[in-house]
Amino acid sequence: MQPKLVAVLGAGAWGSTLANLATATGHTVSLWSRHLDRSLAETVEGADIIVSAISMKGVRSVVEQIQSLSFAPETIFLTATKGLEPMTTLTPAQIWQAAFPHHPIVVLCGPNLSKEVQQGLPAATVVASTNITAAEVVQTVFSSHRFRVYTNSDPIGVELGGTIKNVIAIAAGVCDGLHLGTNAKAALVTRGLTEIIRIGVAWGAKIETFYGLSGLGDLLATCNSPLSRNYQVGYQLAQGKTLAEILEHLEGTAEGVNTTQVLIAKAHQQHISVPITTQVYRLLQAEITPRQALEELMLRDIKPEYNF
Ligand SMILES: NC(=O)C1=CN([C@@H]2O[C@H](COP(=O)(O)OP(=O)(O)OC[C@H]3O[C@@H](n4cnc5c(N)ncnc54)[C@H](OP(=O)(O)O)[C@@H]3O)[C@@H](O)[C@H]2O)C=CC1
Ligand SMILES: O=C(CO)COP(=O)(O)O
Repeated sequence: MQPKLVAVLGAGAWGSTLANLATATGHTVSLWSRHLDRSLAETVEGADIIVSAISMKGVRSVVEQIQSLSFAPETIFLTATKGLEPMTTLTPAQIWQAAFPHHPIVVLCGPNLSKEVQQGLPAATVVASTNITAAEVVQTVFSSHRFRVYTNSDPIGVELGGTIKNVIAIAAGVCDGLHLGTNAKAALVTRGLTEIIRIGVAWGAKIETFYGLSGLGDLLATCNSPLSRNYQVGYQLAQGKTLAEILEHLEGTAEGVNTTQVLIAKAHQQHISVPITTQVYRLLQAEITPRQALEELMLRDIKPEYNF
């Protein structure tokens, strides 16, 4: 493949890492953040792939800033944000697709703790799109001996897997912070996956996507690593800190905090049962203590294992 021109928007932990990955495979990369000198228009000019690694709170404003620019029809938009927009409950890919309806939109999600990827440790991810040719271009650009990229044709499933797992990662942090043991953690993560599947399928995703890298894979990574900011939020809540104290010192973005709120609103509207998310929500609102959240989960009505 000819070297591609890749514009990466967002120079945070993940944007910088993705920029390094594409540079390492021989592509020309321009990185943008609102603190750098280069303008957004200059950064994206002539780009073959525009990568968004902006945290959820900034996606809409960045989309609006570049919507007035013109791009070659084959320009690919790649979104790596894991979040949901509060007002609309849209996913980042849905926001990009609505703004650029004639361009291929590709989603990148997987078990990718940026610090490990930055260190050159091996990792795998998924790039998903309804335009499989575009997904294959992205796959080629980012694949290397240390970063294995799979394609997938279920972008909503891949995006929701990476997004909703952040809520379960908060719960997993609480579980470890309370020293509840390995059995409890296994139960939480497994029931968390059931909850992700229940929501994801209701929102149009394919069930099997959640057993892949962006569902189960990302759950395993973030529910077991202190490198995960979402896990850190839960862990520190269990130690008695307030959410405000935790966020003040947290390095980077914990998207699960906002995602929990959006999920609760939408799940209630659609009558989807989300017991773990409900307890995470009440904990984040400081309505209950971590121990009370645990009690609530353990004392729910008994039921069959599979009730998607
Ligand atoms: N870190 C990781 O391990 C991974 C993260 N992700 C996802 O990637 C996304 C970014 O995460 P991460 O890089 O870690 O987060 P960071 O907090 O490190 O970076 C966030 C980036 O978004 C930018 N941003 C936020 N608001 C705006 C705005 N209004 N306008 C322009 N830019 C804005 C920030 O710019 P500024 O610096 O100017 O504030 C920064 O570049 C999240 O959705 C996360 O879930 C996905 C996989 C792995
Ligand atoms: O999504 C991630 C790894 O795949 C990063 O997790 P955190 O946002 O919780 O740090």
